[in-house]
Amino acid sequence: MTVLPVPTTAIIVVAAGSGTRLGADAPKAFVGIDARSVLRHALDGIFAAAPMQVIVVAPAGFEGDAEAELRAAAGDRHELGRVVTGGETRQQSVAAGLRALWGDVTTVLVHDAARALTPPALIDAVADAVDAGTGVIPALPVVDTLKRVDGDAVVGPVDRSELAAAQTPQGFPRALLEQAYAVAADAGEEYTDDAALFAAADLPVRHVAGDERAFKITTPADLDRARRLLDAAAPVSHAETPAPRLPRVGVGTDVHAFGGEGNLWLAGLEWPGERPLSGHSDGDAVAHAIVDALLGAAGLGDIGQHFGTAHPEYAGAHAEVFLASTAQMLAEAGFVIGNVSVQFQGNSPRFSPRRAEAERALSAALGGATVSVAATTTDGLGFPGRGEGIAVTAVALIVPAD
Ligand SMILES: Nc1ccn([C@@H]2O[C@H](COP(=O)(O)OP(=O)(O)OP(=O)(O)O)[C@@H](O)[C@H]2O)c(=O)n1
Ligand SMILES: C[C@](O)(CO)[C@H](O)COP(=O)(O)O
Repeated sequence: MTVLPVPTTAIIVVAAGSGTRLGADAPKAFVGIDARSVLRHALDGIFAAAPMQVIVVAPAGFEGDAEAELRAAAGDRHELGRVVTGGETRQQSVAAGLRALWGDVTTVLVHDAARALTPPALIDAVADAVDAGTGVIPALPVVDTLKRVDGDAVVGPVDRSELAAAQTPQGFPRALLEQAYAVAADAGEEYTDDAALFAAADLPVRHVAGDERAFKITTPADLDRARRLLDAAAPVSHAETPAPRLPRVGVGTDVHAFGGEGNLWLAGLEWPGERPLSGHSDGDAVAHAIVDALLGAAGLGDIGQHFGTAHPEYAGAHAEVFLASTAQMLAEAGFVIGNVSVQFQGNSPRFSPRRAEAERALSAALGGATVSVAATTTDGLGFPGRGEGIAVTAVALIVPAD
C-alpha cells in the first residue's frame, strides 16, 4: 500500500455565513449555482489544486449537508477533509477552522466558499507565494473611478493607483496567523479579512495577481454572473466527452446612419468636424462590432443583451466602457483575447491619418490585445456609398486562459 505524505498546507473554507445580501431561502453556501451548490463549486476548485487539508466551516445545523458536499467533491481524497461548526462572525468561523488544523500543517489558506469559481491555479499560486514570515493575498486593480462622498455630496477624488481589491484564498504561515488571531481575540477586534487581522498584529502582507473568476457571490447579481459564466463554459455539444478548449473565433457587424448631434465618435476616438452617427450609445460602430465579435467567440451572447436599450446606464457611453466591460466578461469566462481585425466601410471619415491612433485606443480599452483596423469605400454602392451611414465588420480570435 502506498502511504501518501501528509500535506503541510491546509485550506479553511469559511461557509458559515447566512448570505443576508443574497436573500436566498438557505445559507449562501448551499444555494445552487447550477446543479451544484456554491460550496460544491468552491470545493471542486480546491480538490483540483495541490493536495492539502480541507476544513469546511459550516453553519450550525448544516454540518451534515457540508459533509455530503465535501465527500462528493473529494472523491478518493475524502481523508483530507473535515467539517467544523462556524461562529457568529467570519472571524469566529476562521478561528474554529484554525482549531482543527493537523499538527504537520505549516501554511494556512483561508478561503471564502462564496468565491465559488476561484480557479485552482490561483489557490496554488497563493500557497506557493507564502513564506515563513509573510502573508499573501490575491488582489485585483481597482478599475472604477472612485469618489469620496459625504451624504449625497461628492467631496473629492480618490487615487485608485494605490488601491487594490482583496480576494481569497489568503495565505499565511500557520504560527504567525495563530499568533495574530490571539492578538485580535485579546483586543476584542473584528476584521473583515484575515490580511487585515494579520497586519494589525504588525505582520507583513504581500499581494499576488488576483483573478476575475474569484469574485465573491454576495448579491443576486453576483449569483447571475456565476450562472452566466458556468453556462458559457459548458460545452454546447451533448457528446459524452467535454469539448476540448480550443481557440475560438467570432464575427460582429454593425451599421449606423449618420445623424444626431455633436462630434463623431468612432473607433474609440472623437472626430471633430466629422458628421456624427446616431445610436443609443455614441454610435461607435467599430467598437460595437468588436464587442459582438468577442462576445460571439466566447458564447456570451451579444451587445444588445449586455448593453442594449434595457440598460439605460449605457446611453451615450463611449467605446472604452463597452470594450473594457467586454474584456472583463471574457476574462471571467476564462478567455484571453488573441487579436481583433476590423474592416470599416464608408466614405467618411478618412481613416488612414488616424489608423494607428485608433488601433492604440481600441487595444488599450481591451487591456492590450492587438487590434488592426482597415477601411474601404464601396465605390458609391449601397448606403455607405451614398453617404447615408457606415458599416463595420470585426473578427476576433480568443484563446482559453489555461
Ligand atoms: N459568520 C460567518 C460569516 C461569514 N462566513 C463566510 O465568510 C465568507 C465571506 O462572507 P460574506 O460573503 O460576507 O458572507 P455572508 O456573511 O454569508 O453574507 P452577508 O454579509 O450578505 O450576510 C462567506 O463564504 C461566508 O460563508 C462564515 O464562515 N461565518
Ligand atoms: C474576505 C473578503 O472576501 C476579502 O475580500 C471580504 O473581506 C469578505 O467580507 P465583506 O463583508 O464582503 O467585505
